[in-house]
Amino acid sequence: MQSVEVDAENIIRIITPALDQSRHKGQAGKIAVIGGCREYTGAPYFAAISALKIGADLSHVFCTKDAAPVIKSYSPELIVHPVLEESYSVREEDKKIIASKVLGEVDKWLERFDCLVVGPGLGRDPFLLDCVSEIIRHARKSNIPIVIDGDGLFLVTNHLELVSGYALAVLTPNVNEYKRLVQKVLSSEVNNDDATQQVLSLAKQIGGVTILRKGKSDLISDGDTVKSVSIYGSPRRCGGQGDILSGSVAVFLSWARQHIEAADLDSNPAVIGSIAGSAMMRKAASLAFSNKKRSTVTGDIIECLGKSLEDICPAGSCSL
Ligand SMILES: NC(=O)C1=CN([C@@H]2O[C@H](COP(=O)(O)OP(=O)(O)OC[C@H]3O[C@@H](n4cnc5c(N)ncnc54)[C@H](O)[C@@H]3O)[C@@H](O)[C@H]2O)[C@@H](O)CC1
Ligand SMILES: Nc1ncnc2c1ncn2[C@@H]1O[C@H](COP(=O)(O)OP(=O)(O)OP(=O)(O)O)[C@@H](O)[C@H]1O
Ligand SMILES: [Mg+2]
Repeated sequence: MQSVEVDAENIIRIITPALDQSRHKGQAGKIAVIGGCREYTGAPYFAAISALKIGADLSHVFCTKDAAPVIKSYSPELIVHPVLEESYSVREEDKKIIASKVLGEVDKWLERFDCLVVGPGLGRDPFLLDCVSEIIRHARKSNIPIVIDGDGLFLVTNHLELVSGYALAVLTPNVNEYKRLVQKVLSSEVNNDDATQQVLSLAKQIGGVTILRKGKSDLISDGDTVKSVSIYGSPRRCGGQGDILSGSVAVFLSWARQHIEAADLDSNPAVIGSIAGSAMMRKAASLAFSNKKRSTVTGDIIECLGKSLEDICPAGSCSL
C-alpha cells in the first residue's frame, strides 16, 4: 500500500487565519502543554514557545513545582502553572487529596484551551501519570483536542483506553515510541516494508485516533487514509525537534478545526493539523540547517518558524 504525499504548503495556506484588526486575543488559539518535571524543562518550553511563534495567542505550561521557575526563566511569554506533583513530594496518605487538588487547578483553565499537548518532558512518575490520566479524561469529556507526545505516549501505550475512539487525539511517536505502540497494539514488530498499511492498522485499532509517525518521511493516518509529508527536513537529529512538532501540530489542529467548522467541511482536523505541523517543523529545520549546519540546535529551528510560515503564507497580505 502506498501513502499519498500531500500538498502540505497549500494546506497551511488554507487553514492559517488572516491577521486583521477585528480579531481579539485568544481567537488565534490558546494552547496548554502538560509537561515539565525535575529532569526535563527544555521539552515543554520548546513545545509551548513554538506554539506562540507560529501564531497562537496564548501558551500555557502545567508542570511540577520545581520545573516551573526554570521554565518561567526561559521566557516571560509563557504562562506557567506549578501544579503537578511527583511521588517523592507526596506522602502515601495524602495522595488522594493532592490528586484532587491538582485536578482542580487544571480544571479551572481547561475549558479555555483549544488544544492540549500532553507529554513533552513529563517524566514517568506513577503518581504524576495518574493525575495526568485524569486530566486527559476531563479534556476528552470537554472535546478538547489532545496531542500526545514523549512520556504522554509512554502513559497512553500502557492505558490505551485513555485515547481509544477519541478522534481529536493525535499521537506523535518517534522511532522508540512507535515500536512500543506497535508491539502493544498490534502484537507485532515494526514493518518498514509496508509501513503505510501498518500505521493505518494501528490508527484503526486505536479507534480512529490520528497517528503521526515521525521519521525520514512523516506518515499520518486516522485509520481511513494515510498521508505522507516528505518535504524539507534536515539531517541534524538534535533532541527537541519532536517538541517543536507537538506545539506546531496543536496550533494547526486548532486552526484546522476553526476553518472546517466555518466552511462546513467534512475533513478530519487532526489529520490536517498533523500535516501542517509536520511541514512547518521540517521547513524550519531545513532553514536552520542551511544557516547553522552541524551546530544547529533546537533553539535555532524555533527562530526559523516565523520565516518559514511567512514564506508560505505572508502576513503582509493580511488586511490592516
Ligand atoms: N531538552 C529536553 O528537556 C528534552 C526532553 N525530552 C523529553 O525526554 C523524555 C524522553 O524522550 P525520548 O525521546 O528520549 O524517549 P525515548 O522513548 O526515545 O527514550 C527514552 C529513554 O528511556 C528508555 N526507555 C525505553 N523504554 C522504557 C521503559 N519502558 N521504561 C523506562 N525507560 C524506557 C530508552 O532506552 C531511552 O534511553 C520525554 O519526556 C521527552 O519529551 C526530549 O523531548 C528531548 C529534549
Ligand atoms: N530522518 C529524518 N529526516 C528528516 N526529518 C526527520 C527525520 N527523522 C525525524 N525527522 C523530523 O524531525 C522531527 C522530530 O522527529 P524525532 O524522531 O527526532 O522526534 P523525537 O525523538 O520525539 O524528538 P525529541 O528529541 O523532541 O523528543 C519530526 O518532525 C520529523 O519530521
Ligand atoms: Mg519526543
